[in-house]
Amino acid sequence: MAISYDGAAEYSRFSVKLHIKPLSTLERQIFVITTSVALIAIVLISISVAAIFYKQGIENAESVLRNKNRFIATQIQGYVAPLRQALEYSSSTRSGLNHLHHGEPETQEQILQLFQVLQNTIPNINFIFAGYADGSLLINNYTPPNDFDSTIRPWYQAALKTYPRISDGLPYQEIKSKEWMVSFSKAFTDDQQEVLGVISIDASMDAIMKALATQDTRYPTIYNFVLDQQGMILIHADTALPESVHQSIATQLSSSELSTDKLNYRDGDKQRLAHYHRIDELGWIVVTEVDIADIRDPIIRTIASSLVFVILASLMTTWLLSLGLSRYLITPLIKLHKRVQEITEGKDDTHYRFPNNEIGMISTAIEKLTEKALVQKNIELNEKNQLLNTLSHTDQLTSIANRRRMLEILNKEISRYYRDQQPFSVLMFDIDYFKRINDTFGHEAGDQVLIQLAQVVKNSIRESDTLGRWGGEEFLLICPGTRLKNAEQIAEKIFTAIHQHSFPKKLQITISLGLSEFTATHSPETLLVEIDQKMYRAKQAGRNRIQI
Ligand SMILES: Nc1nc2c(ncn2[C@@H]2O[C@H](COP(=O)(O)OP(=O)(O)OP(=O)(O)O)[C@@H](O)[C@H]2O)c(=O)[nH]1
Repeated sequence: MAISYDGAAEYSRFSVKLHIKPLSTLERQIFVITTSVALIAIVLISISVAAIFYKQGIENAESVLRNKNRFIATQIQGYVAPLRQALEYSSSTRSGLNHLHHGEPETQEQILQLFQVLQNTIPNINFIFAGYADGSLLINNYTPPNDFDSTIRPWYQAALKTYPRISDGLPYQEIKSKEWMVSFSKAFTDDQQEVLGVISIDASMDAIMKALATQDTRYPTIYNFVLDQQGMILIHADTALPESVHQSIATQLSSSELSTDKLNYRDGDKQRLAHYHRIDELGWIVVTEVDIADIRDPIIRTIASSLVFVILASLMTTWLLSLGLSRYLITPLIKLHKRVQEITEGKDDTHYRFPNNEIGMISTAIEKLTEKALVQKNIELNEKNQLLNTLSHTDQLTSIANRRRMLEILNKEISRYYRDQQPFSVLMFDIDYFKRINDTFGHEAGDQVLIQLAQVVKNSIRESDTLGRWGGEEFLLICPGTRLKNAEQIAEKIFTAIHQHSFPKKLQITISLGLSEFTATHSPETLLVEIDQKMYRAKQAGRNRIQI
């Protein structure tokens, strides 16, 4: 992205230009593959993570609920255990009390003393008292009214109902102090199993209320309460519980014999999860319930944040993967493509560094291969050019220089003449009666004569001299650094060589030759015309001769 400041127009105006590099085909394909893989991975991971989190979250919440419920039940049991022991003890013969004689002052004193001791030992006891079948009441620091009748009191009735067990814990509110109390009572009999009376203990429910009121920071809707065997709410913290709660719990509890279990029920528009623990000796059922939304919402929040993290991590991975692949795979390939293009276009100025991996190795190999192929092509081209050059300057039949080449050499020698003042001479000769040879022995034989004559002449001249075929049976010889006199000698040498050579069909070959030394008065054309005329004169003069 490039940000440019358009200061000339307005100080406050900025123009932002986005330069997004178009993706290459390979980059697009890799991006599509990695993104698809990432998306599939995200979906699969999301489902798994969500399932694991949800299961674990529900299990955790259930375990919290179960432990809390058990803890409260244990606290209640621990609280009432000494009270119950005190009841058992004081109503049994182990106490040494003889309740048959409860009317006698001495026995009354013994009973009240024991009550006092128990009250002192167990501070939770608010009141401990005994009621007798005759309606009398024995209690410390209290004088009952004259018309008081123990046998009609609820605690007395409750004990009779559950005899020989201790009565179920009976909560009630103290009229004066408004304090919540719980009452336990136990009936005792004489030897004939006749009920003699009931001992009852009243204790403050403060500790139980406190245990029930414990909250949990993780699950704010956790609520504890105590039900009786019929599913009626006995004790709960100060908030009112709707009737529907115990109705639905009661239905489920009556169908379960388990001492502890979980419950699921609806409370209006809310779904609740609960754990219960039966305390049989008290006839109580401790219930700990929670609003399921209280469990589900944090789990869903955790799942959502985990998913956001997973999605971000996956997209980050995809991005990094694309970046890595781009750097080590695509970019070298794009560079290689560019490099090969450059090489084939003949540009060789850019050099790329390829990565140190298989792609890099392939890239280097391809680059070398392309270069090698190009070098090879250049060599072949040079060879062909050379061949073309040779062919364009060579006479095909005799393999000596052709007319074009001879003209080039002539011009070169003329230049050298003017530049270095180097003399040179030119000789032109023509085979005598060559037509006859063709006519008599055929064209093939004529060709052989031309080939052999070219060789014979070539062998008798210097390396620096150039022999060329001027056309038909005419030859031209250019001799650099040669004055006319020397040229004459060369001509004679040629004559001797031709004369000595045995041509096919025992042919006696002769030539007519004209020669000149180049002078400043000559042009290439006038020189050639001059020699041609000399050669013509030699022919005219009877052939087989040199015309100077
Ligand atoms: N075999 C062969 N014959 C050629 C070639 N080029 C030209 N000729 C022949 O050379 C002959 C030249 O004939 P003329 O120009 O009449 O000359 P001449 O027969 O040599 O007679 P003078 O030059 O007057 O002695 C012609 O018959 C051409 O066809 C060639 O490459 N091969």
